[in-house]
Amino acid sequence: RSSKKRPVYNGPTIYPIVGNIFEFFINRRRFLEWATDAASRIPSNTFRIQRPGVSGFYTCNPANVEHILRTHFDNYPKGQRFTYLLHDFLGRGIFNVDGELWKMQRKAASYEFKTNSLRNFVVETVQWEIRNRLMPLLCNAAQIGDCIDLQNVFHGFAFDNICRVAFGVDPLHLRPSLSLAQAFDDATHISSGRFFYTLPHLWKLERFFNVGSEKRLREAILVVDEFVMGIIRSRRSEEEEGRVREDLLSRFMAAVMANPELVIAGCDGEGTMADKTDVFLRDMVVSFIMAGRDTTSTALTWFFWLLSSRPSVEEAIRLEISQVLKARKEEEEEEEEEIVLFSFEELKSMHYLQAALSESMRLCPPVPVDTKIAASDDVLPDGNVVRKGCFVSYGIYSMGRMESIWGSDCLEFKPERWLRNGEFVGENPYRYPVFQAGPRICLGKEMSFIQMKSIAASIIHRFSVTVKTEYVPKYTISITLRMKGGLPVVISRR
Ligand code: HEM
Repeated sequence: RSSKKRPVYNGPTIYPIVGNIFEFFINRRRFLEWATDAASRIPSNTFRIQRPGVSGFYTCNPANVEHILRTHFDNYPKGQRFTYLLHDFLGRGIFNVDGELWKMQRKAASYEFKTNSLRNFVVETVQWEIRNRLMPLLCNAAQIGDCIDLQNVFHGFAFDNICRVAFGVDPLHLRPSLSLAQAFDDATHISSGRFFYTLPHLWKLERFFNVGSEKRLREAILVVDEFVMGIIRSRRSEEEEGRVREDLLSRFMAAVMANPELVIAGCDGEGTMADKTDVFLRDMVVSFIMAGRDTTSTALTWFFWLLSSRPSVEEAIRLEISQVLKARKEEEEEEEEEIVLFSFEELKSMHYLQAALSESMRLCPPVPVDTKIAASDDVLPDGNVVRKGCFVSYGIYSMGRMESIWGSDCLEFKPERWLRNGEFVGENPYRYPVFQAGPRICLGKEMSFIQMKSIAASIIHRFSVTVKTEYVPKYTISITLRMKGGLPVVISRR
């Protein structure tokens, strides 16, 4: 048949009333592959998704992404549907609000995130965690020789680390530590699972009757609230005694004291101003824990899996680390330490490692899809007409695999594509929106690279990580791209 007669593919077929619900349902467990395949077959890299009550676009087109994230930012908030689904858990924290309330929190948090004192505090916290938790755990695993789940290790590390950064406390030293980590896990996954119901409102019935996953969600939120509110209360008494801390909670407390209008806008329930302040602080801090917890651990898990099939990349990272250590020795004549920790400047100089991590997140981004809602009718740069209330999702995972963006070798893991004369060169964030882009770009990008580079460099320098050769990981559909069943590895000392 002549190619002229072949029908043009415009994405999954949309039927009256049901839309493409059947295709969506059949592919719900492999949503990312399905969406990537559909988008890559359309010249605009954008297709329509329609289910009863929900309609919108899935796009992998950088011009569309820039349109919604920057040039028409005000027309594409997260929207009520998103914020409503996560409200029970995140309240009105920065991650879950739009408009003025978001702007105020963003301003206060951005200021704190730019300070050198916070950066130093983060570096110290990560170093403490590596020395006292990660290295002993991995040394022990290497001695015993058993298989361990590396995702679980990173997950625990990230949770402890973000709790120390957020509250200055070590959750392992607190009695309810295990149930707290589990509660955060349940609250995150059950809340985000609300997005993936084939019948979008079914979860409300479960919530109404307090059964199934919604019952577990309620219990999990109670555990989180009890923990966070307890810390806020004890922090108040500390402050009265004049003790000053460096963590996020103290910084946010100071910001809220200086700007009471933040609380007035952020908490409209009953209660005294002090109660409202506590609830608002709880929401702010929980948003940060949620944003900073799963993301870095997920990124590191996929990174080590990709690395396991690329000995040449691992060797290049080792070479870079040994150069950094050599420069250190020349300067300070330091003796070889059992546990090697890296300063901020040293981490900054590791261009190849930065490239390898960025490349790994291109193929396996910690946040695979992000969604905005159109506040009014609009036309996307590729000509698609968006009606008020429709969603526009941009596929971060799919964009990393688009030939139109990365060329014919888009499926290959090649850190070199990020290097020019040995120096790391970042990509346009609308072609690589792994940390989002525009006014709402991730606030923890620098913090996450400090954490990921420190951990990766410390492990690669000291250990060999072996993944079973035949292991083909799958992902779970959630806000983050978690590896289903974890990453089983054997650790050995080098
Ligand atoms: C590899 C690690 C990370 C990745 C890939 C990442 C990615 C993202 C993405 C895609 C968003 C946008 C989400 C949305 O609006 O729906 C975001 C927002 C955010 N991230 Fe990260 N993140 C990472 C680590 C962190 C860390 C360590 C923190 C700090 C604790 C953090 C704090 C935030 C905050 C506060 C926001 C909300 C910003 C706003 O709405 O103005 N992130 N991040």
